[in-house]
Amino acid sequence: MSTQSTMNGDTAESGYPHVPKYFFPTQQIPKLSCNDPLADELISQEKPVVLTDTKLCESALKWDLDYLANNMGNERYMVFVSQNNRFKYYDEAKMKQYRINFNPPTRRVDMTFTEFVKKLREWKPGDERVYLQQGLNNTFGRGIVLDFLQFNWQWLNVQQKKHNWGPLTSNLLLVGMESNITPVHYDEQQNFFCQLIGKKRCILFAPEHYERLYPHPVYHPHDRQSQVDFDMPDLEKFPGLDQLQGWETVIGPGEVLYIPMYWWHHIESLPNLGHTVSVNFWYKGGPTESVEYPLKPRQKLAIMRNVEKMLLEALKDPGEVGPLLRSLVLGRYSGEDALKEEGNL
Ligand SMILES: O=C(O)CCC(=O)C(=O)O
Ligand SMILES: [Fe+2]
Repeated sequence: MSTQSTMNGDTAESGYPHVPKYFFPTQQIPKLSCNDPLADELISQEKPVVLTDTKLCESALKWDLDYLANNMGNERYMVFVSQNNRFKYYDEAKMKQYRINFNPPTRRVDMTFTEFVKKLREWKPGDERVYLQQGLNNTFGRGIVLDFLQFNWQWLNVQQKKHNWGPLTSNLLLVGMESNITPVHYDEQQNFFCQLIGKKRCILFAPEHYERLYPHPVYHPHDRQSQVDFDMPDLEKFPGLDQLQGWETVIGPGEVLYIPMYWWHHIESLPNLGHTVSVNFWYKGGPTESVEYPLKPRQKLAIMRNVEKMLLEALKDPGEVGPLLRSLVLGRYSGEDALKEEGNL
């Protein structure tokens, strides 16, 4: 699965063999000690940074497949099954809520960890791929719970206070096969993304790139996911892709990537390096800061989401949202000179 660099050319080299090349340029995300004042500054400014020495999940660096199989317990966990190496998230509730034509790109199959490991170990080209994505909870075995209690909560609590974040909402455990890809999307939470086993390449885009990544409408099961396929970018349909610029890094065991709220991210387990295990820490954003103008791109993004949601609530039918927005804008706000003519700009 290789892709050509089709635009702009200078895609940053990841330095790893067989890693797909995409069509946009990237810069490296800085890797810093958590004691470096610059790291704090970046987090305060909601910019991504890789922290190399937080010791956040030291007790979980031993969470390989055998350890997890022996310690997770016998519950069934959420596993996504895909015909290819892409695992594009979809919201099951939105799928039921609006009866729109939607073919889920993956299937969710709940299985025991032992069943999952068997599928992963016996996988051969042509087979369906699997990706376990399960929130940590108290049904997990005692060994896992004890490791969890030893996470560096002190450091986390200091961060949460310092950056004025809301509460921790969940920890997602991700166990994936090499080459699995989570396509580009954004989340509405702050994320300390902690790598435990194997390596992941993470490509991020600032919220300023909202329009250039063409998110699905908010009512759609793929809400918060980009419509753009990085392997086959359609420049005619999505002309803004031309201006896309990203940040990237490869993280390994013990490293923590801060993924700021509303930052787009694409995450791939590196090819040929075995399976990966990660755990994230999702925090609610802080209370709305005093509003200063001009608004930040991520504040505008939140406004756009709200307008879309309100329209849908009022109209009830997702099919009516687009036409209403078009008649609101076309010939009124669509011409570049619409406001200039009135002498307002
Ligand atoms: O690691 C992955 O595949 C996806 C993780 C992710 O999107 C997240 O933690 O928000
Ligand atoms: Fe995410």
